[in-house]
Amino acid sequence: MVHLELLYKPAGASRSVSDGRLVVVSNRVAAPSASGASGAAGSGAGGLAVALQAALKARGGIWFGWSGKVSQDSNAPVQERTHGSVTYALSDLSRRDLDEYYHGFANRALWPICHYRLDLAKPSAPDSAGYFRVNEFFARRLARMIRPNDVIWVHDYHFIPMAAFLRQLGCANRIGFFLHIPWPSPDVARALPAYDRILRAMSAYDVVGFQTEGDAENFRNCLVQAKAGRAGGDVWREAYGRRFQVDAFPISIDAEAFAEEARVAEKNVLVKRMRASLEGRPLIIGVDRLDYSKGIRQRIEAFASFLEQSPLAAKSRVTMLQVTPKSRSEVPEYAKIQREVAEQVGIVNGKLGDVDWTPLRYINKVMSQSALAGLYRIARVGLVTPLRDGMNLVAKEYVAAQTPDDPGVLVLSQFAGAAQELHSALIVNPYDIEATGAAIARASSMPLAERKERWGAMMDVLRANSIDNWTARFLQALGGDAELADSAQHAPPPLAAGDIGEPERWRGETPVWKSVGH
Ligand SMILES: O=P(O)(O)OC[C@H]1O[C@H](O[C@H]2O[C@H](CO)[C@@H](O)[C@H](O)[C@H]2O)[C@H](O)[C@@H](O)[C@@H]1O
Ligand SMILES: O=c1ccn([C@@H]2O[C@H](COP(=O)(O)OP(=O)(O)O)[C@@H](O)[C@H]2O)c(=O)[nH]1
Repeated sequence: MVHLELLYKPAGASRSVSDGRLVVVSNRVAAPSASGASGAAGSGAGGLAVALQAALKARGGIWFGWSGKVSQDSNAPVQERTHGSVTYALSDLSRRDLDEYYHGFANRALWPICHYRLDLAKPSAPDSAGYFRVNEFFARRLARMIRPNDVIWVHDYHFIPMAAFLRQLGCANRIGFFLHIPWPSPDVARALPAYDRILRAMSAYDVVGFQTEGDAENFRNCLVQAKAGRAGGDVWREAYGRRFQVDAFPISIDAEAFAEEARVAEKNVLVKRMRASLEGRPLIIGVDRLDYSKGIRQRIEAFASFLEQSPLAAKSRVTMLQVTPKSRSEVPEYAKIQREVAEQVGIVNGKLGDVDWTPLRYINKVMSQSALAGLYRIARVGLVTPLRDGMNLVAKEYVAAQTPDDPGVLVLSQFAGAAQELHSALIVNPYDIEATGAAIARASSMPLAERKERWGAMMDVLRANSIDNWTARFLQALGGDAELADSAQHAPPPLAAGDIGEPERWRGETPVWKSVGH
């Protein structure tokens, strides 16, 4: 295999890695529709999409990933669409690939284990094989598109082995990885199928980013326990023959823009309808994908406990709105939680409701960010009580959407990444139903001065770490000029055959780079 660096060593020592294009890789891609309208392939476009679009536009680049579609022909060419300086490059997946890679390994092994739900993990050999196969498939397609100075930023658990496969193809570019979900402690992480391959694969990046310092430290400890890594400073690690950075980069939102969205949304028709239907009753809001990690069942129990325990609740006929779009419905554990929550909502409303009062309004529709912003703003309490969550942007959005003169109160799980930053929320243990119910009661009757103080402190945090900061910090770590001088040293020889599995096919293969003639 020809080492890329030999072919593409920057001509001048002063040439910056940051001159290159940005290549973003993620399973979901917020690609504009053919007509040019902004959107996302199969998911709601939130602040993350906006931030990545902005970074891509600023330096030009590619957003690469799954099209959101299943196709009979898994060899259909990459669908490329260019808007200004950004090219969206999407690939369909076959039904089998999608089932093994996304529904299977990603969402029945990686997701539950990283969210500490070993009881829900369903590892399977075909799913593991499918996961690595699909990563290899995407890597080979991506390799044809990248140029030597490009900086590659891979997102999330779907694509952990991407850099390792790219390295095997001779790619010496700077490649960063950001994990949006938690990384568990070594005792739990060891339950991951293909654990050793996963650790090796993560070591093929130049920067490995996590949501919180706790996640980053867990990962560093995994390397130590696997006798794979040694510290080379606070954030530097050496493992499997490579030197790379392991750090926390807490994701955020554009709080000012979201606050403006919420102000404007007071006129949103849906928000007006909601407000009118409340007839002056206080509103509590929860917004989550229908996922067992979000603690929706425990939250509903806590709300019921609040209604039963608090004289204020019964008197004021508080209403809780739970906005819960269905998610990953083809995965059996998700189908189960969907049935369970629907049943639970019926039981609570049947028991506690009245002819003119439905305590819990439960909606499976996807709502626009604008409507959500308006709904957050009119809610006295925001309930964000996941059992485990990488960050939870809803917590941050709820805070940003509040009216400064009369803000609502955030009740936040200690197990959300956001709790590491939003200390002025009412922090709860979501497993403790009564305590969470009591926190809802406290939030509902909190005096204005305390609400303002808590809200102000949280807004300061959000202003200090905006989504643009997050993008800039990660990209600086990945390709900042300060790193440039020794970037060649960071570009290691490709991992040895066997490190990532099924290496035979790579041996002696003409590097894809040569054939595209950059
Ligand atoms: O793509 P889906 O399978 O439909 O799932 C939606 C996304 O869920 C996860 O979100 C995570 O990222 C958020 C932003 O960093 C974070 O706040 C949250 O805690 C995480 O759960 C998943 O990680 C994404 O890849 C999915 O697209
Ligand atoms: O009907 C909905 C429900 C949620 N969201 C958005 O989806 C994101 C959820 O992100 P979060 O980090 O809270 O959790 P995730 O679903 O990524 O695990 C937030 O930006 C929400 O505003 C949305 O646009 N419409």
